Amino acid sequence: MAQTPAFLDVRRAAKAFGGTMVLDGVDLGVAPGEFVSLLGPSGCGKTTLLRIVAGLLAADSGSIVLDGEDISAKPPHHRDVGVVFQSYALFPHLTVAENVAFGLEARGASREEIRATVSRFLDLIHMSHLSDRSVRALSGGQQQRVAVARALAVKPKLMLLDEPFSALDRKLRETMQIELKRLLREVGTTAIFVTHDQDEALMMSDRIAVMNRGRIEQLADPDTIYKKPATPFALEFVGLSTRIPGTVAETTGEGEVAVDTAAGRIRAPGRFVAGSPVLVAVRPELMAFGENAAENTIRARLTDVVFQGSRVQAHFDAPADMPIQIESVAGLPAGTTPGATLALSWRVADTLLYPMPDRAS
Ligand SMILES: Nc1ncnc2c1ncn2[C@@H]1O[C@H](COP(=O)(O)OP(=O)(O)OP(=O)(O)O)[C@@H](O)[C@H]1O
Repeated sequence: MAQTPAFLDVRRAAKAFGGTMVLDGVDLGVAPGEFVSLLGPSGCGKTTLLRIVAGLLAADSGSIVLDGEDISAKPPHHRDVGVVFQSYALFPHLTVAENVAFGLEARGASREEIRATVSRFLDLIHMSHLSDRSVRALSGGQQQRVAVARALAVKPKLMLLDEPFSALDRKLRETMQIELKRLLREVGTTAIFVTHDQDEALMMSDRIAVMNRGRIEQLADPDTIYKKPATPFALEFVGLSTRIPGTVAETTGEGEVAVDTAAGRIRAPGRFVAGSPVLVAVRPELMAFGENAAENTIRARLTDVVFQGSRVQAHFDAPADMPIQIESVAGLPAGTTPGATLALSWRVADTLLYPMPDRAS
């Protein structure tokens, strides 16, 4: 199958620290102008991969090609890559404008070019009125805006951002996420963004690489990551789900099997031989109250209805220790109180099915 060559092409990147494998031969292709997030739990190797691409860490093996050029052996300052970390790392003795101008001056840009570029970027980050202020006198959000502008001002081919907003409070963080996305689009920069926050990854990314133990388990657009997680790990790490262990009983149709579980028989799309241990899963918002004989129905005991502002969750206790959380209680029969046993149904087509993972998930 013919494939467009990637703008950034990481091939078989591997790294071990003291004999412990941290990156296990990772492949990652990023298209020009694309925003790709590396999403995964602490210690899965996100920062290590980013540092290898930046040239701040040498891989044990593998190669990195950027815009057709193998940069694997180049030092960081010759890679044409901008980096923004969680800690702002601005020059504290310089003003906002001087910080943004720094990289341009180091590259010997003309005075006019520096003036025009700094002015454009301060405008883009809505900080023109603060250009002469010392960066020490800025808030955390403002400092991070300056850090992003400083990195972008030299027009890097690639921007690498490592949890740039994790020190900011939730509201500011959300504003910054939207601003960064807009800024990168306006400048047309390709970016890799490290986060352990699934919401951040879902809202910002063109594609998300879900990482686990030094590997990319799934690389796909946010919709696919959420609706069709490729592995039980990706399922569990992104979004809520009810997961029910079972054993395949029989094939019930073309590409469909019936699974025996502690909650009864559940049908799911998939191809498994009878007797296979599997994990059945469903997203909470795809479940509805009431029976549906043509689809999947289970019964569970309502334990709690939890108000969460914009949404309400219904919690269930089901057989065999299967916590069920339903995002919306629309359709909950009036007067239902915790303790009641209710029928819950969802479409066979919405059922996710995986081979039972080795480790209990
Ligand atoms: N210089 C180092 N020496 C030894 N071990 C290291 C070094 N750098 C990272 N590690 C280990 O490698 C593993 C992966 O680290 P890495 O920073 O890439 O994870 P991460 O996914 O970015 O996690 P976090 O979200 O916590 O930053 C961790 O177990 C970490 O302790």
